[in-house]
Formats: sequence, C-alpha cells, structure tokens
Amino acid sequence: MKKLFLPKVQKSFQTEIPLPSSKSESNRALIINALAKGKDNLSNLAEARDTQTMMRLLASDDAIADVIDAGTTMRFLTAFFSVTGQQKTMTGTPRMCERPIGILVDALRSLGADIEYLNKEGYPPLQLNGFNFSGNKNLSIRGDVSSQYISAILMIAPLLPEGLILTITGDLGSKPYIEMTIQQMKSFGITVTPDWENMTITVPAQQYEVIPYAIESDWSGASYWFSMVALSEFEDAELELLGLKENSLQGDSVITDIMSHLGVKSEYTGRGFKLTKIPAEASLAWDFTNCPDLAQTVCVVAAAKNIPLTLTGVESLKVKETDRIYALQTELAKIGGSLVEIEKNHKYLLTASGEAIKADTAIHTYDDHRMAMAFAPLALVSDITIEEPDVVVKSYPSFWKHIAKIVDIEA
Ligand SMILES: O=C(O)C1=C[C@@H](OP(=O)(O)O)[C@@H](O)[C@H](O)C1
Ligand SMILES: C=C(OP(=O)(O)O)C(=O)O
Repeated sequence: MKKLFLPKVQKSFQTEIPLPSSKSESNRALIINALAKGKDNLSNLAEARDTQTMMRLLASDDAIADVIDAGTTMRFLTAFFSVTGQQKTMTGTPRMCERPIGILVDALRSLGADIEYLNKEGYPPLQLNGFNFSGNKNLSIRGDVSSQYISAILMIAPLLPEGLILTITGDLGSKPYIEMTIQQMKSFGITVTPDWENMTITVPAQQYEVIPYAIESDWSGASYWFSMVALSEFEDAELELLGLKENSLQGDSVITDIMSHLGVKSEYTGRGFKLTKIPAEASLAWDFTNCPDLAQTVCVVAAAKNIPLTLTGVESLKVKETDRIYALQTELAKIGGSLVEIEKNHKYLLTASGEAIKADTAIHTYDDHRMAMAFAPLALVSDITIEEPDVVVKSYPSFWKHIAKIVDIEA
C-alpha cells in the first residue's frame, strides 16, 4: 500500500494557490452543452477525473459507459443517454454499484425511458434501452437521498415534448446543487421557474443556446486550504486562493462562514480569497444539509483544535464515495476524536481527547478523495501519514503539487 508522509511545516507560509475548476459546474456544463450541440465553447473545465470521465464518455460510441466512481457522471449520463435514446450499459466501481439510483430510474421510466437493472434492483449497473415519451409532464421525486437525481432530470427537461413540472417530495438535501443546475440552465438560455414554497420547478419545452461558458474555481477544493490556515502553528500564516468568485454558484462557498468560527478570516481580493488566522470559538454547531462535502474538512479541524462540534444534516454521507460517517468515526478515533450519534439519524457530536497524536498514525482513505484531503492539513502539523494519496484525482489531481508549495515533498 502506498503511504504519504508529509514533513511538518517548519516555517510560516504566505503563498498563492491556483485552485482547480469545479467538477460539479463542469459536469453540468458538459451535459448542457452536449444537449445544445455546442462544440468548443466551454473553458476552464475541471482537471478532475470525474470531469475527464464525463468528457470521454460523451465522446465515445462504446456500448459500455464506465463512470469509475463519479456520482454526477453516473446520474447525469443516465438521464442524458436515456432521453437521447442511446443504448448504453452504465457501470462503475464496486462502490458505485452500491450507491442508490432507483429514484432516478423510476423518474426516467415514468417519462418513457426503458431501463433494466443488470444486477441488483435500485443500483447500477443499468442497461439503457432507449426512450419512448410517455406523455407525462408531471413528475414527483424524493429529495432526501441525492439532489443529483433532480439535477439530472432538470437538465433533460427542456427536451421533453411538453416540458416538465417537477415536484420535490420529503426533505431536500444539497439544495444549492439544484440551484447551481438551474443557474447554469438559465445561462444557456433556458427558462426555469422554481417555486420553493411549493417545492415545484417548472421547465417548458425549449432549446438550449450555445454560448461561451467559463467554469469557476472549486470551493469544495478550497476548503482544505482553509484547514491549512486553521491548523497552522504560525500566527502570520497566509494563503491567497486564486480564482474563487465572491458570488459563487457553489453552496460550498459557505466554508468562509464555517471557518470564521474555527479560526480563519477570509477576504475577497478581486482575484480570489486571502485567508489569515483569527481566534477560534469554543464550540460549533453546523447543519451540513446544504454542504455535505464540507463535513470531513470541518470534522478534522474541529478534532485537531479540540473544538466540540455538533453536526446535523449528514445523513447523505453514508451513500457517498464511502460511508463517510463510518470512515470519519474510525479515522478520527486515531487522532483522539470521538464522533457519536446523539439523535438517531439526525445529530452527531464530535469531541476530542486533546491527547497528542501517536507517531506513525496511518489514516486510511477508503477510496475517498475527501478523506485524504481533509486529513492532509493535519499531516502538516503532526506525524500522521495518508494512505493511498492518489485518491485525490477524483476531484483535485494537482492537490499534492499544491501542497508542495508549503512543504518539501515530491509531488
Ligand atoms: O450535484 C453535484 O454536483 C453534487 C451534489 C452533491 O451530492 P448529493 O446531492 O448526492 O448530496 C455533492 O455531494 C456532490 O459532491 C456533487
Ligand atoms: C460526493 C461526491 O461526488 P459524487 O457524488 O459526484 O461521486 C464528492 O465529490 O464528494
């Protein structure tokens, strides 16, 4: 097994990090642009493997579409290939085949898609056999498992002969990702009308326009650099994260608010955000319903700084790249953290023992990029090592190269 040992940071840092582009925005832009039949009008697409996989599969005539471990690629392409009548086998890693997709398949079937489960009902692999419009223009869909099903359906909705009135039922998680989808559809000339009071989204039948479109930098990837400053032992540590937008489409930009409680001040500079250290608060409670991908980042900082953290809205973490609740419980325990469920399926409390971290503590990363990146800032101030560091390629292939701007490592 490959392990990465990061030397401890010996001196303060004041440096710039050229952040990568958002894979979420890239994967939406690619689907929308394919539906618009655009060619070379997208710029700043993500280097993330999830996005590279999306590009490769959109350009391929192969009957098998292997998304590897990319959730958005699986969900968005299932809708795209269905509505464009392409016969495809959708598959991915063993973990991808444990991530639920039944809610999306049911929705697509009721619109007219012919989809078969090749193995287990409700999960990939899937066989897509074409599309014969059912005449259905009203659809209800659950919002509590993954917002990606809703984004997938919304993006194909303008192509349906009668458009779509989508009603979201139950609790809704990851809503900012649906708003991102809506904003990107609007940029490509589509009229979409959400009515959040009644939880409906109306999309008339219409054509996407081909426009020049640039992808923003990635706020989820930015979060690890906030941790770097939060955990630094040097009071004058400073980072400038280049390319981030002040009014972002990405809900994970809320990291500025979360980290202001955990010891990081962030200011917009016109070309990104400058991060500096401030005193942290004694405890924090945060609802991650709208920003599930930040939970790991925030847990590691809170545990390492011995700040009790109450978490809600983390139910969806169990069906991501790994069961992130289990992964966090197991790995935080190695650094003296205890993450316990205090209200069934609802609330967790993270506390830390405050004891020094044992030398040679190896952090297992569970094929999850965010486990590796969330623990990396701690590796710069302690003796932990990160197992299988290459997992970062899913969203942020240049992560270790950027870390080498702070400590001497071969990346
Ligand atoms: O639509 C998107 O781009 C995403 C939505 C979120 O998933 P869920 O909607 O499943 O929470 C998020 O965790 C994922 O990283 C990206
Ligand atoms: C959950 C994630 O991605 P996806 O669901 O697209 O695999 C993620 O990037 O943290």
